[in-house]
Amino acid sequence: EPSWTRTAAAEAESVASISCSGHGRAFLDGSILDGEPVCECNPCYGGPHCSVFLPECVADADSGDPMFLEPFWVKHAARSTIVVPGWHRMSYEFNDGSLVSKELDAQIRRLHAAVGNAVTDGRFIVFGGGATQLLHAAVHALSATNHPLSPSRVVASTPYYPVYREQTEFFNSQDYKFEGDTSLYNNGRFSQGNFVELVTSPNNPDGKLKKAVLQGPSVKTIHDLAYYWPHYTPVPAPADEDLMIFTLSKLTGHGGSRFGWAIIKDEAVYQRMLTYMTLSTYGVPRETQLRVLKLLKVAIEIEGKEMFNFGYQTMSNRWRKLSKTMSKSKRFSIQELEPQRCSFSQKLRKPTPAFAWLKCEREEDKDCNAVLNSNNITGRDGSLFGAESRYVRLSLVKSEDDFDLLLRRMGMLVSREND
Ligand SMILES: C=C(NCc1c(COP(=O)(O)O)cnc(C)c1O)C(=O)O
Repeated sequence: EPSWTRTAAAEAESVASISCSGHGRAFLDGSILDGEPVCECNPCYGGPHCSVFLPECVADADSGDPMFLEPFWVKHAARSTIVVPGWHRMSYEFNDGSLVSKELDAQIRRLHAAVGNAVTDGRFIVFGGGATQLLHAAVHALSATNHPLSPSRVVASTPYYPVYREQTEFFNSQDYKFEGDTSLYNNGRFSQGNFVELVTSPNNPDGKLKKAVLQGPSVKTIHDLAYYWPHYTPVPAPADEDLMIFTLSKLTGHGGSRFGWAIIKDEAVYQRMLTYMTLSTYGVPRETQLRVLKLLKVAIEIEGKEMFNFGYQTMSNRWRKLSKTMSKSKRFSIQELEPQRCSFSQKLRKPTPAFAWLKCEREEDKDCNAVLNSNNITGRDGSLFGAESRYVRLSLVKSEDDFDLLLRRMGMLVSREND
């Protein structure tokens, strides 16, 4: 019988059949040339089919754009593809008047139970447009009840994810102010006033598992657990904090889907975050929630939880290769992280973090990114993280092409150290 999805399926298969030489991809919404969507090439590849390597191209290790998981989704195309009818959930609300899919809420709880990386029983869950939106929703929610003369002092331990400072300063509210590094406050001095401490574990940029530094009745914490997955770290135990934020970006690699979730203990904080979501975007798009449900089913229902094995194997291989290259260097060093018992894999595992936190050891190399730029590499300057420019963050989560080029260029730089 006539099937109304046949055209959609044919369009998806047709664009997927455009090869781009394995160094790019064509998309249904890509620009059209000669009636076909064009190949969008990985950095440093060009030509109509991405078959031409551009030798002088910069190895860009700046962004934590998690493309390393794309091959997994290409392999599982049949299980991870959805068809979105033109009439799919047009209403502003679900039948119960809410803005969240109850099925997706349940699937997220099943995900954390399967991985064992977070407690969700008795907790509330809010969806957001990425962890980025939820971070601000959380700072707002934890500061909304402050006395006007006692704004929240938002702090994080150096080195910290730059968006914490940039976002808090951008929204510029009388309820909170970004006050920098926790070390300024954790020995009792200036410890009066309300504090909101942002704790990132594993940390961006250095991959360390971290705990809150400040204690006390006027301290509230936001645990940003974007990287608390087996791809990047051993999972010693389920996180059990007052407010935990996760993102699809670092779990499945879908940074472009703009989906994150917060797990919240306190109902009043949950209600304030819900109000934030209602008044800022009126929830997360329904198409996104449908797609995320599909992706999270694949994440834990494929035998052996293959996505996590793919993620860990990829990051572990990249760390093995990078560590081998850097072990020959006296000019550069990268962070050393201790193995820990992982409750997910039931093994002792070394961390395989999303980023290398590279240090230029020579006294004169105060601008480490400039040293890398001299060999056509660029990372993210350490000063953006509240650290010195002697440090550079190198992204290890981009495509295989990106990582291969970064490794090759770092190898050349290290081999020339004694020239
Ligand atoms: C993409 C990068 N960071 C994403 C990120 C985010 C943002 O995740 P989104 O859900 O993609 O908005 C939140 N928290 C931490 C600690 C992060 O590292 C980056 O650092 O390059």
